Amino acid sequence: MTTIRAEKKCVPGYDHENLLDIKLEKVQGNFSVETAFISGGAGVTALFGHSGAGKTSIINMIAGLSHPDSGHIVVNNHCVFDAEKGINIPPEKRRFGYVFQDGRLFPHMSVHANLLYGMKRVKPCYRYIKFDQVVELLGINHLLQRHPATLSGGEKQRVAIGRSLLTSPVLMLMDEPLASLDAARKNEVLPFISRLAGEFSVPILYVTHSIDEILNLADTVVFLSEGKSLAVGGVEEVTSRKDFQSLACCSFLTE
Ligand SMILES: Nc1ncnc2c1ncn2[C@@H]1O[C@H](COP(=O)(O)OP(=O)(O)OP(=O)(O)O)[C@@H](O)[C@H]1O
Repeated sequence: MTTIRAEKKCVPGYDHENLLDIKLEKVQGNFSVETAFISGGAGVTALFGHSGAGKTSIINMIAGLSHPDSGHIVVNNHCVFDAEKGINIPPEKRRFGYVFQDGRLFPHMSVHANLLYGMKRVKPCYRYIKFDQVVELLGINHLLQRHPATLSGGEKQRVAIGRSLLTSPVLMLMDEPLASLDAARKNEVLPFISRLAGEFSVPILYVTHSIDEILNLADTVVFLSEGKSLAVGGVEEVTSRKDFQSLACCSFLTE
């Protein structure tokens, strides 16, 4: 399997040559993941592919929620998984934030308590993101005393992003965080996501099958098909490929 490499882009404090060095092989039922890419990873790296291309399988392996058969996962020169070397850091020790499609807030806790939940579990020496900064960036100050059941879909996702960010992650993983929102709510949340990578310098690996989200958010695109990474590079470079365009055209029809 050949590893494909994206051009580098700088993030202060990070090794931008190899911010994300991913090689994964896994057979699950009739489906095989065989992907290998290296990305500077600064800003938002979008994992793009049609439904069933293997996006969630890949992000779950990176998060440590499922186990690759072989390969390695290296983030900012820190290896969290290497099958050959027997390295497999458990998910809670990888220091990756994960935002799911449906937010998964704790329903019995206020927004304030949800936000503090992850933060309290991080050693103070690792905390580089402050509560007030996150609340301001996401515009959720007026929601702090409310409970998730009283929030709109867009508000829930902003709180879910805040909760994840407050764990001061070295990488944010987002699996179609806008998929459950209508167009108006998507447009409400999108600008917050694009500000995250810039204001906190936290790299984001963002799963999507939406061309709009790629054009609005992505700095780098990893183009997947049938479990394989076909291309990695800047938005213009990848979206101008013929195979990407024929797939994106079909995605428009199914969105
Ligand atoms: N645990 C599993 N066992 C067997 N097959 C699986 C398992 N998990 C996923 N698959 C299969 O792997 C393929 C890729 O699934 P995956 O959810 O990673 O795709 P995806 O690109 O995220 O799709 P979507 O955009 O629809 O969420 C699918 O064919 C799915 O049925």
